[in-house]
Amino acid sequence: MSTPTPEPQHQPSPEPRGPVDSSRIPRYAGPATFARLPRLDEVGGRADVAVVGVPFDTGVSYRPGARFGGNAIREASRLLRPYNPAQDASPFALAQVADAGDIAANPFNIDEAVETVQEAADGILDSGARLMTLGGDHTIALPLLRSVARKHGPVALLHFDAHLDTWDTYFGAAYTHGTPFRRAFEEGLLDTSAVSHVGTRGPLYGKKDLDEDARMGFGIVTSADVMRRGVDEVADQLRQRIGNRPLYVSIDIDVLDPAHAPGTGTPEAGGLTSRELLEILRGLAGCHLVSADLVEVAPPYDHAEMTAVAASHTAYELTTLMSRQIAEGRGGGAG
Ligand SMILES: N=C(N)NCCCC(=O)O
Ligand SMILES: [Zn+2]
Ligand SMILES: [Zn+2]
Repeated sequence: MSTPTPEPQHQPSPEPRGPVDSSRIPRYAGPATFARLPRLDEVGGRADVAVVGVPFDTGVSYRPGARFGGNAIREASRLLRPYNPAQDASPFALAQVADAGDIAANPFNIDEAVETVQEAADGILDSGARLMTLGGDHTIALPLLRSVARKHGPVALLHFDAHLDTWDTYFGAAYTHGTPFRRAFEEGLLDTSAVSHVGTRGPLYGKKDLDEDARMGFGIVTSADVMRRGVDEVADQLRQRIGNRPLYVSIDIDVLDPAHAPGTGTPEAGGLTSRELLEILRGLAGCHLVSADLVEVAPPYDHAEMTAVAASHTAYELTTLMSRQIAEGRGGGAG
């Protein structure tokens, strides 16, 4: 009888495959993936963070075009570099981040598209990866939250947006870009002890919008609050409220002032600067960020890639937060 060969106890974890080296291959060459990272299939289908596009904008109430957002962010992200000094981390060395391509959602049937997005997100989360989704309009936050809550239970939510997106219906439709967080609340996907909007501003349909939103448990840090109180105080307060709950971050690029992000479908004056948004995100270090989306980038209204550049840096900060946390969980250093 032969002795079976013992299974190796500790598979050495392969070094993450990072971006294409822009000192050897010009950064404008070749097809665009997020930050010039490998595609998911190039790393054996396994990643710690999967960046996925959702080219879908059938849920918008005003200007369409966010279906082109993901690819515009990928194009603008060619200029990102591998070391993030603001977080003192090399996100793509700390963990495997890969571009998982696009989810092909039906543009003519919102209900079906919502199911498709959830199924695709379930598959990615079940593989052990966290999601960094590039939208697409804000409708997609609902299936993404369904998927995340299926894995983690009700999640804390930080929602950066000019808008509340807790309205009930538009033209009788329940799934739109103005309604995802009301549906998420109704479905019990949110840990209502830690749900906040940040950057809210602009006209509403009536005061009852705010009353209903408050009844769902949302806190609001308005755009003017950020200006008056400053980013450090705001980030500290948010971090304290979130604690160690699993956190989902949803960023509608229209949280930025149209001067910083004109390429979006429902712009509102008086928004955050890109500097403020990036700094608040950096202040969330240490939170258990399980997944995030970045939506509403509509390139047809953009100029000089301003919006897409702001979005690419926003996604970079979010993936850095995730990578740092993954590395810390494995006992790694700051990188
Ligand atoms: N989620 C975004 N971007 N916009 C929601 C605006 C809904 C409305 O037109 O009232
Ligand atoms: Zn919005
Ligand atoms: Zn929104």
